[in-house]
Amino acid sequence: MPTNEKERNPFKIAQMQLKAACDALGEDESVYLLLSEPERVLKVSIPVKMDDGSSKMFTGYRVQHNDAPGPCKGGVRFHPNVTEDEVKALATWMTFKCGVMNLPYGGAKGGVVVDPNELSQGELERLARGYAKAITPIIGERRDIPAPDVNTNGQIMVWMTDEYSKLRGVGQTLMATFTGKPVEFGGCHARREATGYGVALMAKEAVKYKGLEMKGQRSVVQGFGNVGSYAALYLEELGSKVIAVSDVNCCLYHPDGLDIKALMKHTEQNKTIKGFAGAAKEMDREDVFKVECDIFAPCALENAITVDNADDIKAKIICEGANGPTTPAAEKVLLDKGIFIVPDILANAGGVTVSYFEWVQNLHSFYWTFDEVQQKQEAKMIDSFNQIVEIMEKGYDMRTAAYMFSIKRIATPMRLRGWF
Ligand SMILES: NC(=O)C1=CN([C@@H]2O[C@H](COP(=O)(O)OP(=O)(O)OC[C@H]3O[C@@H](n4cnc5c(N)ncnc54)[C@H](OP(=O)(O)O)[C@@H]3O)[C@@H](O)[C@H]2O)C=CC1
Ligand SMILES: O=C(O)CCC(=O)C(=O)O
Repeated sequence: MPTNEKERNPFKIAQMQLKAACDALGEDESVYLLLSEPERVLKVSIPVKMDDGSSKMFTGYRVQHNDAPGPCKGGVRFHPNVTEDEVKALATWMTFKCGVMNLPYGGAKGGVVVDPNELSQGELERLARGYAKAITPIIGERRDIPAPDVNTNGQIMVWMTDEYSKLRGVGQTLMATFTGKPVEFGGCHARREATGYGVALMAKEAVKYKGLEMKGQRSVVQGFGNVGSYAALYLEELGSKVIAVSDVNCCLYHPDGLDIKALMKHTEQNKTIKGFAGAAKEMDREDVFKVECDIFAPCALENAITVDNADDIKAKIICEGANGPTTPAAEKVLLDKGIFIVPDILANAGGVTVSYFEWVQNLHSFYWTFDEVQQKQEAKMIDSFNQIVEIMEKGYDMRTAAYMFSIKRIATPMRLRGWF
């Protein structure tokens, strides 16, 4: 099947996924109409003073997709390939992700077109503060709560909180406006681990659903950033062998399983998995799709699995840590091969779920332990998994089932508010 541009535009893909679920539900046409476009798209220009004395202008976005269930929620991405359509797609997926987890939020997402590797620490801080300032008019603990995503982290959330508090706090620190902060600064235990932990948990539930056990399963993880590294760590902890992982530079393979803790240490020091002494083979990064395995977890970016490589994947289960890693045409190939796909809006929902816990704790200034957080995350994710599987068993693929489950939670407040 040929690939085409439409299939790879993430926003068009998000609209297609929504349409399929609305049709399956027989929903009022207004529901699709209201959910197929974001409520608000803010485009900003951010001036940054560079270390050499020159000035540069960066483009950023904050997209608020829907706020019917509650304030908007979603991360901020710093990446050179950020586009308006990408941020619109990511914001749309956030609405349905929050619905899947029954969180009192709608969806949002932000992005800045930048390669942060090209900035000094000072330039990065000024960019983060400039972005926070630019989106200040539309965010807030009861309006829209940003968080980390690709190439952003706890430190960046602290700078943004500090900047926002200066502009809006009048002498107070407004802790609940950004989540994903370090534990030492209003953050929540287990948030850093949360998305990857959730990916591993969902893989384990899928394994169980297939009547198998985690022990002995062979996992492969594409991407070794926040999500991929913790997904690999917990896949290992839950009993599987992680036989391959990749990043932008290469793919590492070991048939007996890689030592993920050691690999995380290596990556912290070297900023890449390349050169890790504990691998049996270092291969091209695209080889990650060809490694025979039981669980494949794409944890990098959108459109990783396309019709060009879908046939190479020989896994029983795909658990989507990244947002939008599978194109619709590739998904058809995978489903035809009988692969069980845990969709992104469920598989990677651990991050926003623990962000919600952080927000709740910030609003009450009362903090939970690491174990308390993980137990609450696990209970919520397993509950959603089971409810979505029930819908799937009525004859739908799991992604459509997850959307069907979620749409009801968003359509009801829209209906009650009289939006249609
Ligand atoms: N952070 C979070 O809490 C959440 C993130 N997500 C999604 O998970 C995905 C990853 O996010 P996150 O881990 O935070 O981002 P990070 O920036 O921490 O990590 C991204 C990783 O992907 C790697 N990568 C990029 N392109 C490729 C490629 N072509 N092949 C292999 N590896 C690649 C990067 O490699 P390198 O470092 O070498 O550049 C890096 O290891 C994104 O889709 C994000 O939207 C979803 C839910 C929550
Ligand atoms: O933690 C959050 O609020 C959002 C995380 C996120 O951006 C995502 O789930 O894609």
